[in-house]
Amino acid sequence: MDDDGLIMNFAPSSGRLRVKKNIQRKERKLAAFVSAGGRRTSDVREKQSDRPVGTATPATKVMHGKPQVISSLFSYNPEIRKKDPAVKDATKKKSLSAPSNAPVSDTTTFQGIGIDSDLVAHMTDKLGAQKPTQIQRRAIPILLGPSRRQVVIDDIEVPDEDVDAVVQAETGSGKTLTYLLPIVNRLILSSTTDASSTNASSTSAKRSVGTLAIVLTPTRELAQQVLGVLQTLLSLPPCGTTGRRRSHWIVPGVVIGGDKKKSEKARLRKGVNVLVSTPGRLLDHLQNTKSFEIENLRWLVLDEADRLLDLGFEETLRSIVTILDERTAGRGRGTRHEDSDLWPGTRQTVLCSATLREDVRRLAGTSLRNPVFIRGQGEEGVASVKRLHDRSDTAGKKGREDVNAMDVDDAPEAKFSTPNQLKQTYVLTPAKLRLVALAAMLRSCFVTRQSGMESKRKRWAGDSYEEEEDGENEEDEGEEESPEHRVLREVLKAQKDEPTAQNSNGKKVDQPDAQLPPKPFAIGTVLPDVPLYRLHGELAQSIRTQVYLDFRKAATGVLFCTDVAARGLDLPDVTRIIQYDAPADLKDYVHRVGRTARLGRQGQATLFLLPSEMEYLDVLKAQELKPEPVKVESVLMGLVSEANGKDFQTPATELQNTFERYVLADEKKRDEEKDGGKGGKAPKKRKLDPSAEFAIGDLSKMVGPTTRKKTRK
Ligand SMILES: Nc1ncnc2c1ncn2[C@@H]1O[C@H](COP(=O)(O)OP(=O)(O)OP(=O)(O)O)[C@@H](O)[C@H]1O
Repeated sequence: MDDDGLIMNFAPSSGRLRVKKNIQRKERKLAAFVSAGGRRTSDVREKQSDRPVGTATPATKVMHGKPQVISSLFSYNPEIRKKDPAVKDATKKKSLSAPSNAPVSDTTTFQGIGIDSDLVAHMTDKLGAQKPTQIQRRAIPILLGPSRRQVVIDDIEVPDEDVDAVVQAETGSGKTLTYLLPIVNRLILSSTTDASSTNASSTSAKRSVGTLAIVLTPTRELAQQVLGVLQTLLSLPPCGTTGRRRSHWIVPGVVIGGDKKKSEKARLRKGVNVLVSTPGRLLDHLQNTKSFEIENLRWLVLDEADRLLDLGFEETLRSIVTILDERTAGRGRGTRHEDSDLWPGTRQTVLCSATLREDVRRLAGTSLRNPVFIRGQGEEGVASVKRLHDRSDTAGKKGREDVNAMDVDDAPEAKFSTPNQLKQTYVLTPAKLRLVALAAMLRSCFVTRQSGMESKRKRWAGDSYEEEEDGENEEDEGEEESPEHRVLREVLKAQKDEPTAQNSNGKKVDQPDAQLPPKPFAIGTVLPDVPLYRLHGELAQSIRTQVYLDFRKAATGVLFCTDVAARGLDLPDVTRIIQYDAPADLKDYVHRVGRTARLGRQGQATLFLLPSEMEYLDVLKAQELKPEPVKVESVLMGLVSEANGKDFQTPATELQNTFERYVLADEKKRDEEKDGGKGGKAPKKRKLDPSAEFAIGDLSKMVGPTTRKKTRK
């Protein structure tokens, strides 16, 4: 994707109900107006208080027995300017600081923080990673534990023994490599023999040693992505530059819901040494797959750990940790011939997320021992690497309970942090203008570019970003497929072989004919030639994977998505996030906007708010998140063509009418189909759903095929 990539976020209804304790009062209000159904259609939902006294709702006439909506978009609107104190500051442009999630600019190197030279060379070649980011610089030496050699970090206190760790760093700061590199480095070194002598640390381990490391992720897409990075790291050539030889036994793998369970079992039986999984499926295998060997487990990583703690995951997680504790209990270093002194003696647990705060306290009690807290932000490395408690560890369950009791007040408190270089804005818009405002914003993202007003684009080039004129360095046609892509395609193939799959709720769904790879579609004249994609939990898994892959690879496009795409997904060239609904949980805000401005790149994020949602800004402000206002009128100018001059009302009204006509026509068509023209039972009236799906449905239906799965009858 180049810089024309956008992601739209639509809050799933369940997400609206989660309210953070520390901002309870304000978020309760927020949840109240959100759940009050105060959105989104142009007519009935507008709050009475938003209208000037004495005015009526916009017209909904009944003609020929059918409702006919006549939009009056620009009358009866709340007086936004009076309501929004920030609008008067709109002209003051905030200057953005230097990127906060980019690789470091000092002399630190990956080798300098303890990564093997062959692995560094390989990583630079395959991933373009030359210098570590701040979180990698701080965390990798600690996670390498006693296996590290020649670490040159003078401002961080590195414990001598292996410790559990909580890793918190901004979105797009390279947390995946932060936790994967130490594991891979230790596994690779343990299977490396020097040319001249036998490496004392090398192990006779082979694939059948079973699972040594488990990485848990909340979504299947993220699991697949992590697997891709893992595959890339492990594709290190067997002979190093210094004549060292490596035995190739380390097998990575993935088990996720929606994938073929039988083949997963077979793979686990043969041995998956580094396993990436979603919680439900992992628990299923732990309980039901007898040949799943985890006795030698050394690493447990919880990626997006705070999400894994959310309702629905927490119990599963506790059960997983209990089973792992039971099945690895009593194992001591050296009890099995596969052991290596380069691996942790007992299981090391690592928690990662951009938004770890209070949540870590609960989880630390159940799954961490004597953890260190490592932050990617902040000036002082040492201060950011904080021991949650300094008592020496007592292994085993008892020790963990003690930790729970004594740690809770020691975890560093920090505000949510987003990348410095991310430009955040909000648009305060009446409900009835939202859809046209969205269309206008999307249009201005693409159409102005096509007309040459924005001809620059950005591309990752080693450890710096070079601005390139359009035309130079075009996406290579027929470019060699990346290892990540290859892995994901394999996963996808396995999914397609499966006759039935599960949706995100674990329910079986059909893999119907509509499950063919979805074709992107375009919004006729509003967004000419712009491919649109959609990603949400109601799609069958094969579609989800395909959409993810296609959007990653597409040169341009818009992804309409729910929070299923909010966490962890690395879509490196996405330049704008539009949140059509405000998330009730601020963590989600941070993760959603974090799909852009990754690894030092620029990015923009815009939040749509109703006039009645103004207090959301206070909630953001409390976290020092201060998006700048953008007037809805300037957004609507995106619909204006030269012929219209400055009149945005005419094209906006025309577009809204087109949307509404479509909805009415569609309803009529559906009624006829259901009725079958035989005077059967009166069809159910379809509500004009004001939610995101309504919006997507409108836009997509106007222009082409949709990608929604058929629901099982
Ligand atoms: N040191 C580095 N140099 C260059 N690229 C890097 C480096 N570290 C990571 N990357 C790349 O940066 C991108 C973002 O990394 P990653 O997805 O791990 O971020 P993250 O911190 O986990 O983000 P999120 O919180 O959104 O999950 C990836 O494409 C990754 O390959």
